[in-house]
Amino acid sequence: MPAERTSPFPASTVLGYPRIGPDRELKRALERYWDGHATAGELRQEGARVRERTWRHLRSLGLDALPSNTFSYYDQVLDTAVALDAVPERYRGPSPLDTYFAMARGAPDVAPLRMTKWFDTNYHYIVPEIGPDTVFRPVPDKAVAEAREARALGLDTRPVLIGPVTFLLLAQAAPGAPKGFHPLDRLGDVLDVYGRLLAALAAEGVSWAQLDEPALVADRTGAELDAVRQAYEHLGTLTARPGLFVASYFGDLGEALPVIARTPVEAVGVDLVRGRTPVRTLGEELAGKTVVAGVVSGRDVWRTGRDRALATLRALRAHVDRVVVSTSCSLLHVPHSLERETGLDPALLRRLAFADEKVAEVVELARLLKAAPRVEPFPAPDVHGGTEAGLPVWETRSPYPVRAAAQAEHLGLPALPVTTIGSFPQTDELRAARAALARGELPVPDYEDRVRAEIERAVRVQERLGLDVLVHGEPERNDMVQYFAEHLDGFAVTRHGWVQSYGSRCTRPPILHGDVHRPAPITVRWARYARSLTDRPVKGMLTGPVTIVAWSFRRDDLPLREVMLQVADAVRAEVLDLEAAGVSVIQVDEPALRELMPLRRAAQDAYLAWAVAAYRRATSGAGDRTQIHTHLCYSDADQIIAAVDALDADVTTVESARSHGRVLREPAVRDFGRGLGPGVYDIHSPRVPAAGEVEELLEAVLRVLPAERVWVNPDCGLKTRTYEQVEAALATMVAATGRLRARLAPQPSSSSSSV
Ligand code: MET
Ligand SMILES: [Zn+2]
Repeated sequence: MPAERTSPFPASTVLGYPRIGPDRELKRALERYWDGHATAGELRQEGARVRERTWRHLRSLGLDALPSNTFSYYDQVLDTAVALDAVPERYRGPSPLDTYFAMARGAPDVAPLRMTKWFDTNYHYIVPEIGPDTVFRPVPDKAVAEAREARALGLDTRPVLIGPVTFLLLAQAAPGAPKGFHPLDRLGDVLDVYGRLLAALAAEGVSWAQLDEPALVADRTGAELDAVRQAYEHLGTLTARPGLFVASYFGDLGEALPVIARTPVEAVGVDLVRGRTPVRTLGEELAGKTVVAGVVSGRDVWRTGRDRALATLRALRAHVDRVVVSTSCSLLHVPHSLERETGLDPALLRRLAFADEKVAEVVELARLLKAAPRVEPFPAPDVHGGTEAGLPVWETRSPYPVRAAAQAEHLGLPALPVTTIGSFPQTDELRAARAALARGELPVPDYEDRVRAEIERAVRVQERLGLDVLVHGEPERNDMVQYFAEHLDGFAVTRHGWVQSYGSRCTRPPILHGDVHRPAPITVRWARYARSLTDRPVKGMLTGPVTIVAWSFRRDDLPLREVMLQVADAVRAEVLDLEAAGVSVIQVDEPALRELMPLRRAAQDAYLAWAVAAYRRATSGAGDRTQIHTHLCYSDADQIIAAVDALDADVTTVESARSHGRVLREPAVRDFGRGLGPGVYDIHSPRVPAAGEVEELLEAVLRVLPAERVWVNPDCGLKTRTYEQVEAALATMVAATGRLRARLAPQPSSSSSSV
């Protein structure tokens, strides 16, 4: 039996740890390497330093079992693809490191692999490409090297890989794969390679390996559950392998629980923070196994309720072989440490725990569990009570046709109005001024002069190029959520609370810790200033309640919906003040609408209903002639188009150019009854679109949407671009619109349907 030759799983562990470095050392090393200012050797040295520090640090905090192979130069899913040699031919080159970065970031002649959100987190992974002809081969180099590196420091580690089922479910079919092919069809071949990877790890003397299977917490088909069974039956019966620890996280195993329980794997990880499965059920199903109990949340920044966690652990221990105290998921999703957060209110500080503090909690809980008598466990209290109250309704605006008429009269816009999504380039001068302000070297009035100068520049450019609805350019914001968090009560912002978003990119999410109030207007003076510069309409620009909540660490002592409604009230007050200041177009962005969507379908409708309610609460105070816009970044709106429709915004702008107009193929989008602006150029690339391209996209839009509802705009905000790129691209957009308008104008022999 494998269980016999496997040493017992140590008493405490974490599923993963931040890898960007406490001072974002890895971020800087990566960017130096990409910019050609550092060698591959220097980058590798920094990587080794980050890993060594992590292992030594975790051990010094008292953690028993250390993970390895959780370090990454870009992304752990990409690392697993490399471990299987699932590298599309077009990326292969002489240097493995550059092949790796070409997949992640593209190379001069090849676009990168797609990137998308990691379940319902703000982390993004690289989507592997698997075809019927992909040749898999074990490449255990990285996992083995890390284990060996730790061993040289005197530390045993547990290598972590993405498990085979999750890996294949997250992969996409390679271009040219026959219709109906899914990467999961390759399970058999992939399992063979996983087996050989595990053998290589066993040969290295590794006693446990962790296979992450977060895909098991979403709804799975019977065939997918069969794949789980097949995978772990196969891997479990291999003889040359370490102990197998299958880690689930971000929710419940649900129907996958009995499936995984019946395979020969020795340890199963369960998320006891987000999971809803009663402890007794878990205990009964997993009797005879080691249960790695995720009682310390890896997704939020709050301290763990010690008594409740301990009660859960004890109840579980009454049923199963062995209980290991752990985090609910990798700590990748929280900042490193509170140690340097000297600016936070002490009362708030006492409620917080970042990665290091969470590791200390795991260690402490393991100690308490060991000391606690093995008596009849008291049942873990049910913490998931709460009733679904009815949805509040805010129907203060007239039906869309009435509003549309009022707005047409009030705004007097031409056909195919041209606008942008809000932000204009964040120039070097502006960034320098903001940094000087933060260091206390630039007085506030001087900084504000800088902001006004940027607003003026953006407005002048838009006037000169002939846009119809102008924006002020958002120069006062470093970030569309943080800016509002800084101006609302109930939020705190950290100094060093960086969390990896993708690659070297990190964000510093605000902490929503208390009741949210807006003490004073936030954006009104900037909107007013912009208006004073031009006769054209200037669009007020706000971030919506769902997005503010989604991109913050939020309190967990109130239901999410109530937190959202509080934020909605603050946004609503800002909408009303903008309107009173004469702003007649107001955009309330919700790029994160889809993000908090529960992983299980059964919970999705209720979530969307509340998200929609929050948005309407924020926007429905506006009068009929005030035009409400919203912006969502993605185009695969299919799953949420009903919700987008229910937002009841007068105009919705979405990304479209980047995905080659895919949004236009959605029937629900064609039937969308209000203003719609599918982006006509991709802002993610520095490339200035050719006139023909923009015109073609616009023609495609006009083939499926009636011209009177079409808006012309880029895919998203322009803040990451330069003025040079933006001016050229906007000029192209305006010119293309002009040509289309001329063709739309009533002519004796033609109609709009001939476009
Ligand atoms: C991620 S969506 C961004 C919307 C915001 N108004 C901007 O233009 O930057
Ligand atoms: Zn966007």
